[in-house]
Amino acid sequence: MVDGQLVAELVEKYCTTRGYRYSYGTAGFRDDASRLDTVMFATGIIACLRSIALDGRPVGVMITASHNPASDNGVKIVEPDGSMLVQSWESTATDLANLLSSGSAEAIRQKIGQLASSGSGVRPRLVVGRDSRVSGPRLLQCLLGSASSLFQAQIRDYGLLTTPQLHYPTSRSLSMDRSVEEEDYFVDFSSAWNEITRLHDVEGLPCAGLVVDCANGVGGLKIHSFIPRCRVLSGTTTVINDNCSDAESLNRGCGADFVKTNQRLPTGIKETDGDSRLYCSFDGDADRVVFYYLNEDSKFQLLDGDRISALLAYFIAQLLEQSGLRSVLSMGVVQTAYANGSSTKYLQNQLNVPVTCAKTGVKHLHHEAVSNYDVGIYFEANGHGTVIFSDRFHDTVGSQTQDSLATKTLRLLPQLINQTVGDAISDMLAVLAVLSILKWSPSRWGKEFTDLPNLLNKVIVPDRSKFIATDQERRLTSPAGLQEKIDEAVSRFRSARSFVRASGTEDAVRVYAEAATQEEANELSAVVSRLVLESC
Ligand SMILES: CC(=O)N[C@H]1[C@@H](OP(=O)(O)O)O[C@H](CO)[C@@H](O)[C@@H]1O
Ligand SMILES: [Mg+2]
Repeated sequence: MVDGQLVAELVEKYCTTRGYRYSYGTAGFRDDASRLDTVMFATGIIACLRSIALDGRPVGVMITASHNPASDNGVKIVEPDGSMLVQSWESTATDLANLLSSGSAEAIRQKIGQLASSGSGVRPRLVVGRDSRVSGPRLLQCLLGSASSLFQAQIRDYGLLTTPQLHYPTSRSLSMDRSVEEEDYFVDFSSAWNEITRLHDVEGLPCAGLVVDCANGVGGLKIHSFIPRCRVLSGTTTVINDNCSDAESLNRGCGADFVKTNQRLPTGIKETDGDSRLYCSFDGDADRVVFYYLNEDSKFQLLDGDRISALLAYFIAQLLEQSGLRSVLSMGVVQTAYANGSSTKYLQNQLNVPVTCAKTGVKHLHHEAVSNYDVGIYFEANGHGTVIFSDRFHDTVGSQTQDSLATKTLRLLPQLINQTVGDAISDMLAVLAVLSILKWSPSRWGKEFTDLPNLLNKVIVPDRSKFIATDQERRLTSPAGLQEKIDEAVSRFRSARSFVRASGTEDAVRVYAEAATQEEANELSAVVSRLVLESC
């Protein structure tokens, strides 16, 4: 029985944002931090109910707004196996947040009573972490306001963590006979790195050094604890933009999103630095990474998520071939519509690897990868992704009698590459290991294919919910007639493709255009953006 008086008091205290509409979107709830207290209170309830529905297994809650500005924040719920909250619960989360926002005390009391009664007897368990945003501690209190006071949940607060670090204890808590510590994460991934590089006698990187841009986010804090444990890297790595105590500098002029969107170097690196180092940028919560280098003319060259997919597919296909398993185990790549057309062609035509297109948001890519392949490689173009190895992969590779270098390497890869979620640190290690083993310089990696020139534009419209997409978000069904006009525009450009979809994380419509030349891509983007505005 839920105490109506207590509910009323808690709602009064914690749900101060009223009359605002929330939506559990591509990456959970995300908004200006000042508007999130109600959502955090709702999330405490939903996370507890999810844990109760799963017999008290630990559910993760990560407080972050990733690459968004420092004044934003957000929250996402993680399943006990480390994957994202099951989609069927997203609408429950949205409905509850909006009910709390409505402020109607009796309806709230009834709803919470109804939801809470379903789990009588089971004590929920939560695993909580947050990025470096200043609003994090305050929002955590709103979460605890419902999780502790209403559900007496057992809560392990890990404090500052990267998003993938939060997924780690969430998914390991049950399989360990002791509590999972942050140290376990560091030990696991650094050991895998040390083992695979020793196996291949790697004594140096195939470039003059590594520079890691941490977006002034929580990754900056963690990388300093991590790199000293890694052979080869400890002497060759420079960390920049690692000041996560300067709240305002988070993602400002730096980080994976800035580098990918603006196609330029972050603050702290100058083109005149021109050298043969490899650079990479994490985003604010260190779950995505993009790489880049300066070519012989000191010009910026991006190696994004499509390139990471291509590199890993090339390498793993080679290992499967060498182990005689290429026809035994299935391997495929999952991309979104934002993948550069050249990368799709390269994978299909050069590497003979099947490619599937999924809707934007890693939860969709993850699902496709797990459902379709023994080795499912997925990356969004912006650098968010990982490689998932199936049980069949583990059984088959584990039972190989001949213990070749390729087979040993295949066994180590699932330890090096985070198996629950995209992870900037783990993905960085995977890329560095592959480049080192292949002895590929950054420019050699970049030569595998040439990107089609492209442009990603944002258009602000009065109501983005009018833009309804189908076919993995490559075509619009609404507003009526707009898709036909886009098709007509695309047909006027060479090697062109363009699509429009409403963003799930920002109040905007995104327009993607690619074509044979940058001028044509820019022009196509302008034409389609105009069509979008005209349709409103
Ligand atoms: C084009 C693009 O980069 N979209 C991003 C962005 O989603 P939107 O729904 O497009 O706003 O944020 C998501 C969450 O971080 C990320 O998964 C996705 O790739
Ligand atoms: Mg992120």
